[in-house]
Amino acid sequence: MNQKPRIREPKTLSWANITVNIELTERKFQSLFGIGLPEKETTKIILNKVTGIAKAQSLLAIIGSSGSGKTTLLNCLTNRNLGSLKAEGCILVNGENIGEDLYTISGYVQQDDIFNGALTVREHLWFNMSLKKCEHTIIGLPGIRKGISGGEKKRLAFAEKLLTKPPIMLCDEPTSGLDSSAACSVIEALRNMTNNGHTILTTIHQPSSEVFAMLDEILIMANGRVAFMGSRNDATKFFCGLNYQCPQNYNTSDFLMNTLAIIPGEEEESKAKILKICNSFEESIYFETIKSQIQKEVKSTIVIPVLEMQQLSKLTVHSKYQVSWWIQFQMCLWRSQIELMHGQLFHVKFMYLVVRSRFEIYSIQ
Ligand SMILES: Nc1ncnc2c1ncn2[C@@H]1O[C@H](COP(=O)(O)OP(=O)(O)OP(=O)(O)O)[C@@H](O)[C@H]1O
Repeated sequence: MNQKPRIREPKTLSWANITVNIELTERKFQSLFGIGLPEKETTKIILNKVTGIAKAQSLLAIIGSSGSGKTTLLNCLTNRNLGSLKAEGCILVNGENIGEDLYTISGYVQQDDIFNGALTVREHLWFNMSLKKCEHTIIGLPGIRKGISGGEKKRLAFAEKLLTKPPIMLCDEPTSGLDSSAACSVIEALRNMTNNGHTILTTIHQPSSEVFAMLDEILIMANGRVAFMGSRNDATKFFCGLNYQCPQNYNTSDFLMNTLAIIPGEEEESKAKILKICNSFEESIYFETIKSQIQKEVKSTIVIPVLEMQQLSKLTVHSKYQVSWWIQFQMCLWRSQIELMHGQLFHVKFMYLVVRSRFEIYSIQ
């Protein structure tokens, strides 16, 4: 971890008109058994023409209330976990549509990045490569075996992804479940990564005032649309211009989240308010700036809105591992052995194997 390899070619990630839908089937009528009744197909729009840019060697924080579409946006940008969602839009790296090659240049730390709780940190990382930090501590299993802390787990997830030195890193909710100081140290770590050439996109559900003060560029999502994108100071100016002035001594991010929240019982009014704010943003100078930044990146003379729509969900998913199946098999075998050795019931399992083997030998004789 002391070594800080620089990324040789920093990358700017930009996206335009990302739209995601899902077809839902609803029964028209309710019945006791629900059989043979006509069904109604409805389309739910999850992301609606989302456009933005994460500049090379910078940290972009995507904030928004629960269900606003943050994770879906990251999934689209990495073409992962889309399942039955229909996604379209345009994704560019340094102004070029690189399609499936995005896998090779990006790392995605997901919200529930899964660790094998029975391994030590060293073994876990050696599974990918090797690393030194807290190397002999067991990672742990929540409620079963105490291991490294939540903050350390999050940093380990980054460290694992960083081993392959991806120029673009996407992190989903890296600060969730952490106290304010641990959350700040995670954001500080992400900012440091930008100094080494990484371009970082991270979602943050509801940043504390300390975390919010550390963010330079923010993208605020609301009900599947972009409510604002730009600097923190410009966000305050934009919302003030719409008569949403944050009271003094109030956390700005809380104020913005409350302004854009869908309040239970007032769904229609809340959605109408969000619609107005998002439309105002699309007509603002801030959105013009974003569009011209993307346009500057584009290598051709084609203007963004007429760039060919890329059917994201049709891309084939490549194996994320860059080694042959034989190496993968050996590594999995090694991991299973270690798991067995570290497992709490190792002695029981071992005795069972010995007894069973002896029993089988006797029965053959
Ligand atoms: N596969 C799916 N099928 C149906 N609805 C979906 C699907 N994926 C996402 N959604 C809906 O899309 C909306 C956005 O979800 P998403 O997970 O992107 O929100 P989020 O902003 O990341 O929320 P959180 O902060 O709670 O993680 C939610 O209303 C969610 O229920």
